[in-house]
Amino acid sequence: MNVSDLITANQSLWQEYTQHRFVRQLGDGTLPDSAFRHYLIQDYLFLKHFARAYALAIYKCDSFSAMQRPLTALTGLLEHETSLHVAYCQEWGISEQDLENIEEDSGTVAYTRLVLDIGQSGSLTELYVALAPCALGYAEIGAWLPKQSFTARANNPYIAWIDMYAGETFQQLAVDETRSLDEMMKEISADSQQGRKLNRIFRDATRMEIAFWEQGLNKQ
Ligand SMILES: Cc1ncc(CO)c(N)n1
Repeated sequence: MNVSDLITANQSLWQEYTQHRFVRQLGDGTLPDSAFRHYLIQDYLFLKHFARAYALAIYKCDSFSAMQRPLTALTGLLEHETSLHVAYCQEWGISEQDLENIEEDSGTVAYTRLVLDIGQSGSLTELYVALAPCALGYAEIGAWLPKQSFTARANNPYIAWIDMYAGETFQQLAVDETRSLDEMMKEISADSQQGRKLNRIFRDATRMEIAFWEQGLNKQ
């Protein structure tokens, strides 16, 4: 099996995640300011736990060459996405100190601890599958939004966010992640016990992404 099988098997949930109302409203610029702020702050906590999960993936590798993949993802997350995130928060009047004092919302706890738990109790492949909807979904959103007729570039307060995920660095991260996951899953058949378990993990993480958008919308 491969990544594309996971997406196809969960097509309607995947679409609900990547074409969510929150995403469309980022595109046309109508997302309420309060929803976006809540999302941004919670996403900072999310990224911190995701960095821990990539570090756990490094720990689980049994060769230097295997360690290189999660290390590249972790470096990208720390040096690219998180620093852009902090700068972006500052533009929105949210300081690094504010970010350190926030209370974690329940959807943030649920998603990040689910992934860390899969990482602790499962195989490296299971951890990679739990991490996959994050980078792959946002890369798809970054590629999809600029092509939609409802997406506005002028006077859209969210255009920098879209540009970050549409940008080459993030797109490449998703390509690399897909390639390594495809390689890791190539001997596994989709209807084996292991294949079904991977599908369940992918599905659960995708459901958590939808809940993460909803968490933002519920705070407006
Ligand atoms: C909730 C969530 N999912 C995925 C990404 C992409 O890294 C992100 N920043 N936040």
